[in-house]
Amino acid sequence: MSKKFDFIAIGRAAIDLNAVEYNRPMEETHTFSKYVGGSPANIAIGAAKLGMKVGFIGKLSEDQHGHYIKSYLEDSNVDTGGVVFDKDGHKSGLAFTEIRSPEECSILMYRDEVADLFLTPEEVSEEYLKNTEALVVSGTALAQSPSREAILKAVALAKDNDIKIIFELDYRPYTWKNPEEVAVYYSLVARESSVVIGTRDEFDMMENLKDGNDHASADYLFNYEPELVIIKHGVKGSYAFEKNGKTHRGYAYKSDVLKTFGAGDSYAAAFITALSHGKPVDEALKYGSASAAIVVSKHSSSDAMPNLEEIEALIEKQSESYGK
Ligand SMILES: Nc1ncnc2c1ncn2[C@@H]1O[C@H](COP(=O)(O)OP(=O)(O)O)[C@@H](O)[C@H]1O
Ligand SMILES: O=C(O)C[C@@H](O)[C@H](O)C(=O)COP(=O)(O)O
Repeated sequence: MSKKFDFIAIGRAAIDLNAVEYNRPMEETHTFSKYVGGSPANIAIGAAKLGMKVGFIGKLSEDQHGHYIKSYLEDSNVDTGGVVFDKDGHKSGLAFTEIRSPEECSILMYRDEVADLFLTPEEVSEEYLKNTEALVVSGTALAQSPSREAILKAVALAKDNDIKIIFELDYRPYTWKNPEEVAVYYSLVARESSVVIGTRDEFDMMENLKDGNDHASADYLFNYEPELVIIKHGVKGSYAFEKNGKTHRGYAYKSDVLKTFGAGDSYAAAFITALSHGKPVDEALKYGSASAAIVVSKHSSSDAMPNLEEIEALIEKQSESYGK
């Protein structure tokens, strides 16, 4: 019998405040639009829009922002059975985005003492996790205790219950103390995961080196649990390495780019969905890339997530020029 959820995502759900005025620095931006944000929340919302059955585990502020995030997740068909509210006054994170040009974007994070990093191990329920085929772990949730321990508990429960772990490295510098800690905790979880997804820079953080090699990173992880390693290179595309030795290249689709953020989350949402629908890895890379190409042309990361028809139409439309 199939389980209630295709995957449960664990980590932060927060607020994005995206610059309404483009092509200017933050100092000259006066208006921002509010969206739900946070990489694992974006991935959950994107996959739910593609028809996946998705749940969420995370901690929100007990205030208007937290209530807004919870209802937006619910309206997006993401189950919030694993969501709790912070009783100690910690606030949900804010991410202000700056769009200087389509290529030059940055994010200013307000994440001091942020509610999502106060998720405790007691708040991760085995009963809830047992309902899922897979667990999507966001690396940022390993940055601080008690969230770190909550994630390690979820990972251990996933192992006990035969739940596949998909690790999205999702490195955000703001909340980490030093690179050594990143390398320790990223390696620990990556070794236990079936699928590891990240940018080249994020794999370098995990390996605590500079300018690492994709093949070497994948081969190292294949000594442990991983069966599939995805390494992303921005507009240059991405590579998928399978434990059986196969390598696939994913290419970016042409897009009328508005901003760069949101690419990774939309890519992960569609890639995971395609794999879960039984598509071969090279096809799944197309779904991920097409989804990202759509989201970078739009204003938000969560609200802008495409549906299956939009993704498939783009793949079809650019089939001749793909990879050229
Ligand atoms: N400017 C762009 N135009 C079209 N697709 C893009 C663009 N930037 C990224 N992508 C797609 O999104 C994927 C993930 O982007 P990347 O920047 O590597 O990840 P992240 O957003 O996590 O840093 C890429 O592999 C590519 O397919
Ligand atoms: O992850 C966050 O906390 C911020 C996101 O909500 C924001 O939309 C973003 O940066 C997404 O970018 P991506 O990780 O490159 O997809």
